[in-house]
Amino acid sequence: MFLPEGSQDEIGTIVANRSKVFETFRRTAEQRNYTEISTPLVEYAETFTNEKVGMKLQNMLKWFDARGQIEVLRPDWTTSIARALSQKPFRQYKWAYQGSIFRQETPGLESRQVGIEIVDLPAILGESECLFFANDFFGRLGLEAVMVELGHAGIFEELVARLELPAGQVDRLRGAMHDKRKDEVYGIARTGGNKKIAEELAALVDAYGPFQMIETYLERWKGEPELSEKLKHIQKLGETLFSIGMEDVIIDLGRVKNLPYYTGILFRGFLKKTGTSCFSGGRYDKLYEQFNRNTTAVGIAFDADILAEQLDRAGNREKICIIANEETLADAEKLRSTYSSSIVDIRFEKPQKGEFSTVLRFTNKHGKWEAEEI
Ligand SMILES: N[C@@H](Cc1c[nH]c[nH+]1)C(=O)O
Repeated sequence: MFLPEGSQDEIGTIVANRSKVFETFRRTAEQRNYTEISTPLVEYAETFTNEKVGMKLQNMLKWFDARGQIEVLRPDWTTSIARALSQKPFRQYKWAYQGSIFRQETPGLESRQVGIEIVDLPAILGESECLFFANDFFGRLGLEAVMVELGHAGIFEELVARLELPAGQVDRLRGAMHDKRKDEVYGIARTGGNKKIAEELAALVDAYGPFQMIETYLERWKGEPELSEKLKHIQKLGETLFSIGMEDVIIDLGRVKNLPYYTGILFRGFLKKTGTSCFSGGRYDKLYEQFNRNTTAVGIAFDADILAEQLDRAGNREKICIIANEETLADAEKLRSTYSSSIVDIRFEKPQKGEFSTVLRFTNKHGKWEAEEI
């Protein structure tokens, strides 16, 4: 009644766990030499809808400002950071951010991300860093069961460019590929005038799974330097991950870009238990061209809401209640400081059963107040 559909208040554990995700993220970023960046929540729609970015206005939360310009609630961090970094010359390469994004298709409209963007570093260094960061961050959060999926936006785009398809059909084909609807992929691709490429695209629908599958495709695309080069790139990155003990790596060679700006490697993370996606990112070297900057750029955004849901209840620590009165309030506060790693609450009344693991009460013994467990 008082909130728009989808918006919600939250209390307790979920809020605490999200703060833990934010804090852990900041610590990870700081120790890996990132600089924090924040951009405004309200931006011009044009920043996201222009030709180089290509995001769809219909998916944004928007309104007109007094001069008739369309403003939006930030739908994407990567693009607004590119805008911000292009306005001044910076010497830093590694940027970290945390906060909300708003997309019409997101349930509740708002979702919270923590993420990194790496600008101007050699490709394999930036890409490995994104995934090393993920590994480090998950380790600190105590989340180990995460599967990394590698793909490459250029594989699908390279094959599609060899067909003669109008832009609208390419979008439809990308959608069918994304949903792994093989017959539809073949059907649309077949109208592009090249049966072999249509078959190749249809086969890509099934080209996901164990990392070793890359060998099969290297063999299959032996005479295709553009495609082989992309496979070798995925292979190199995967092997770097294996070398630091990240073993849960799979590939999806039929993966298509989920945001229009991706140009190269794509990564996603899935929780092994539920299959839920918990991070997404990739290379987007062309995004900075709109600001006349020729650079390399890669990044990754973690879904802070999903990660927060995975953490243990914040109340796993010992909970102590000290029952005091007006006279013993100061003593109770001093006593609290001796339990620095527990959750300690002071009450005047006895708490409900089960609320605390330990309850202490001050009693007056021969004129002296002493705390005793009850
Ligand atoms: N901005 C992307 C993630 C990303 C960060 N850097 C590159 N990609 C997203 O919201 O999915």
